[in-house]
Amino acid sequence: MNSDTLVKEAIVADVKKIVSEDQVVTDYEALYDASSDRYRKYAKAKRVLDNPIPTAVVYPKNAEEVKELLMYANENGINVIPRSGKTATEGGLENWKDLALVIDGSKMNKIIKIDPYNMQATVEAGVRLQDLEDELRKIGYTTGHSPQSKPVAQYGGLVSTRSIGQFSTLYGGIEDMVVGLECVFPNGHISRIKNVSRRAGGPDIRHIVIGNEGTLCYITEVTVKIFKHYPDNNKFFGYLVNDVETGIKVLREVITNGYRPSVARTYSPEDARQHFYHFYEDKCVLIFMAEGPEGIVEATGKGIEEAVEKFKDGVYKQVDSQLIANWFNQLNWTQQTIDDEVQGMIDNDKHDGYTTEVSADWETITKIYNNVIDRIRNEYPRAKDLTMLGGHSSHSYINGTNMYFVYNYDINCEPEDEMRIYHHPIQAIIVEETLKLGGSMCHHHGIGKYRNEWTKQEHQSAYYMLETLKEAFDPKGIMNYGNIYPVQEGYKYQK
Ligand SMILES: Cc1cc2nc3c(=O)[nH]c(=O)nc-3n(C[C@H](O)[C@H](O)[C@H](O)COP(=O)(O)OP(=O)(O)OC[C@H]3O[C@@H](n4cnc5c(N)ncnc54)[C@H](O)[C@@H]3O)c2cc1C
Repeated sequence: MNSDTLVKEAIVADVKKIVSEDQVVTDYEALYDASSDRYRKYAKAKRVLDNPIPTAVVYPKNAEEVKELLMYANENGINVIPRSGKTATEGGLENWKDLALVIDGSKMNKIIKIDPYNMQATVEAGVRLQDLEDELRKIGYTTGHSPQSKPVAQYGGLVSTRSIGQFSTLYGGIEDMVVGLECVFPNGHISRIKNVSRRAGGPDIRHIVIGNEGTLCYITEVTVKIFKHYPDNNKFFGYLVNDVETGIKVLREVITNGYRPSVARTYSPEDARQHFYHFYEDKCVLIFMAEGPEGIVEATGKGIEEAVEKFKDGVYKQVDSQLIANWFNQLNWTQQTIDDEVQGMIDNDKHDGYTTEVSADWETITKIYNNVIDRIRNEYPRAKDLTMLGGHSSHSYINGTNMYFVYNYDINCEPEDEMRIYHHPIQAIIVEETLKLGGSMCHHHGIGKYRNEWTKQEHQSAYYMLETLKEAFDPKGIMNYGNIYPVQEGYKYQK
């Protein structure tokens, strides 16, 4: 038995003294699964991952156990990867250290309190979003949060990645929903941020935790706002438009006039083909959903129609709203969908697909879109292998919107080379063009481990603040090594 194995066995024995034996998993399949996330899904499915597997996956049952585990890891310099629903897309769960504990919060899954009078709900961080949503729907309320991963993602991950849902134009992103929370730092300190409607008690410390991607602290409890739900009033609108620019102009008109449809999206024709092949007619697709009390829905609908009328020269035609309603009903991914995709890759696929989501102001977003598409088509050496290249804007704000680039390709190389030959160069073009024009390289998936090479460019002089947070809260650097913050050791996996 070599010394590495002895060290790992000693760690597992120690951890079993902190929690009970049945809370510690060390079988090879579980560790292989825990060594990465959906970022390198093809290499993972083909079993050619080259990064270390973690030492153990641990399932704490409460904040006290999380505290003991973090203190142990901190004292012994062991990497900690916080884990929730495992839907991370940017390498946030990938392990780059020989000694690592994956701390999985999914056994902390109690809905602690639903408080309709004060319009908030408190959950342990391992509660699945779908489970809280189902409970709220029974009493006429909603979380307002609906990422496509809703059936699987849990609150720890949702908060930690600054996730956003399909109805964000009305309800906001997770950062607009979190009222208070509890989190544990590597030195064992437990902080509780209290639940108040607003305060001016110094900087908003929730934002140190929201989006930390497991690099500063472990989230154990979350309180979120809840909303009254009026599903019977929902109205859908769909149009075919001539180009992305017109679609974005209509979105801008609706939002800047003060309307808040819950859904406001424009798809490029290539992306529209994936979603609306039965009616898109080679055009861009523009969709809206209005929800809320009847009067608001009616006014929002009128606002949408007025905006469409203003840009009618670029609008090809309106489509049956039922087509849009039907599409929404099958949009979310379940665990089964995720598993089926992986199985497809194991069985036969030599094909993969990715997304890179960026944001910018209204003026810039179309320029970014055009520059990116142009560069990928003309500069990328494997452009002939692309089976799809396009994008959509799906989250809009008073001062701008996002662009969700989508690209699929045939894999004509060994599985271990896929990311270097295909995904990385395409993602690099998207990030470069976005940063060059002043946008943000990551609208909602987080930085993870595969966009950290651009973190300093993303934040520029404000990187000082990000770096100082890491030094203050995680001085020994045990929290999710390689996430957000660039590290030399990561380069071999990235390029
Ligand atoms: C099919 C699919 C659709 C998606 N759609 C969307 C979408 O519409 N909108 C969107 O925003 N995202 C989307 N995502 C991305 C992903 O679902 C989100 O990032 C989600 O918030 C991750 O939650 P999770 O519970 O799965 O977290 P995990 O994947 O387990 O972890 C994500 C990150 O959070 C950290 N983390 C996890 N738990 C904790 C904790 N308790 N404390 C501290 N850090 C923690 C992890 O270390 C990791 O870096 C999608 C992903 C998939 C696979």
